[in-house]
Amino acid sequence: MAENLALQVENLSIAFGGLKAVDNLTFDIKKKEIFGLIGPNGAGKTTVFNCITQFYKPDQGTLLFRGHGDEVTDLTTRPVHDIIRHGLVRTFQNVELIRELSIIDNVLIGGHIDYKTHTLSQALQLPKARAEEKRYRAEAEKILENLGILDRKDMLAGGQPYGILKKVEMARTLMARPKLIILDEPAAGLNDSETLELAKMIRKIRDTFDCAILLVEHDMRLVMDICDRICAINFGKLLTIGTPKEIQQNKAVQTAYLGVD
Ligand SMILES: Nc1ncnc2c1ncn2[C@@H]1O[C@H](COP(=O)(O)OP(=O)(O)OP(=O)(O)O)[C@@H](O)[C@H]1O
Repeated sequence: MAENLALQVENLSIAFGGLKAVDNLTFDIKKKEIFGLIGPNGAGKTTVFNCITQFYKPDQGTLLFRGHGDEVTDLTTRPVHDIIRHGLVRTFQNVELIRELSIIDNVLIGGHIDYKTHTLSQALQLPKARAEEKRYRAEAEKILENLGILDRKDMLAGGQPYGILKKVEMARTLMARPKLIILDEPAAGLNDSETLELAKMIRKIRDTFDCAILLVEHDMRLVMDICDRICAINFGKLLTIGTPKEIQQNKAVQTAYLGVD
C-alpha cells in the first residue's frame, strides 16, 4: 500500500441473493483527503461503507487501512467491533446522544474505548483512574473548543439545536482519534446555513485532527464544495473518479446521477 494512502479498496464485490450490490469496485483515499462517494438511490453507497466497516463481510476484494501509528490493517480480517480501535469511525444519519447527559459527558463516552484502567478502579475513583479521567476531560474540552461549542459543555444535550447536536456527535467521534471518518449523509436534516457551517467544520476537522474523510452525501452542493476527489458509482459499479469539476463534466455521471442526457 502506497505511503500516502489512508484506505485502499480493490475489486470489492458483494451480492445479496442474485443482486450485485457492489461489483468489482476499486478506489483509494489519500491521507487527509476529503473523498466523496456519490450515486443515485440504490447505487450501493451504503453497502460500500458497510463493507469497509465490516458490518458486511464482502464476497471478494481487498480493504487495506492505514490507521494509528501508520500501521496497515487488512480490514477483512478484523471483526466489526475492532475496526474503531484501528482508527476508522463512522457517523450515523440519526444523531444518537443521551439527552439526559451534559454535552461533555456525551463526548466523554467516545473516549471509553481507550480507557486503560479497570472499571473497578474507575468506580472506586483510584488515583490512576482519576488522572485518566482528567486527561480525557481535557481532550474532550479541546475538541469542543475546536468545534466552537466549549461554552455549552455543561448544558444538557436534550433541547440543543440540531446543528449543535451534530457537532457534539462529531466531537464524540473525534475522541477515538480517527484516521478516517466515514460521514453518512451528514447534511440530512440541516438547513442551508447549518450546511455551510458543516462544510467549514469538516474542513477544520481534516486540517486540525489530521484525518481523511469519506463523505456519503446526497447534497451535491456540499459534495462539490468540499471534496478533493469524488467516486461516482451506479448499480454497484464504478462510473468514474475525479475532481468535483471532472465529475460535473462527466457524461456517464450526468446521465446516471444528475438525470441529464
Ligand atoms: N441487506 C441487504 N439485503 C438485500 N439487499 C440489500 C441489502 N442492503 C442493500 N441491498 C440492496 O443493494 C442495493 C444497494 O443498496 P445501498 O443501500 O447500498 O444503496 P445506496 O446507494 O446507499 O442507496 P441510497 O442512496 O438510497 O441510500 C440496493 O438494490 C439495495 O436494495
